[in-house]
Amino acid sequence: MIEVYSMPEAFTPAECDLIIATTAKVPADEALLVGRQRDHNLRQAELVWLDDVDGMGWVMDRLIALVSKSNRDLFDFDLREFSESPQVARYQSSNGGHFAWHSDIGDGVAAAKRKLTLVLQLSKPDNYKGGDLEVMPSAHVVAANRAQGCVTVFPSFSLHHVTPVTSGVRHSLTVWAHGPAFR
Ligand SMILES: O=C(O)CCC(=O)C(=O)O
Ligand SMILES: [Fe+2]
Repeated sequence: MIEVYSMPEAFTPAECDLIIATTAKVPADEALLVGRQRDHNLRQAELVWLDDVDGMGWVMDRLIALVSKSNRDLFDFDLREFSESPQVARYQSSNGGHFAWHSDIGDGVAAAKRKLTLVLQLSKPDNYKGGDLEVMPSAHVVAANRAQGCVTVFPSFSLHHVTPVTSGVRHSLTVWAHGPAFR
């Protein structure tokens, strides 16, 4: 059973570079975790919320279409809304960028309703070392395709992590689709 959905070339390299350049103009927040606490042992990254950035509406349109396609093709979850802004994350080797093993389903009002997680690889794979997104849908680990523009979609309850970036900088974009609790 395939539990991680991969769409290579979902965005072009030029589109990814444009998203990085446009979001880079906005001041970034340090990553706040579920519960709004900083824990650099768990995650070290800087975040920009796409809804705060002008001219990025086309990105959300594309993300919605990609989530819908993955849900039709594979998951068949009951999805109702996108309750949270997509976030662009910057993981830098210079400050130990990483994200330890976690599930995206949290205690917050929106985080509790997360059902699918979509991650878009914004950076060229040669621009950084480490920084691998790995998902554990069952007893084995699945490494996400690092290609720029590739989209990976998985159930938000699946454990996943981003290994430490050991050189360079990795950018990613994450968005969640929400719906009623699993039953
Ligand atoms: O940057 C990534 O590849 C994953 C980000 C992530 O797991 C999250 O935002 O919850
Ligand atoms: Fe996550």
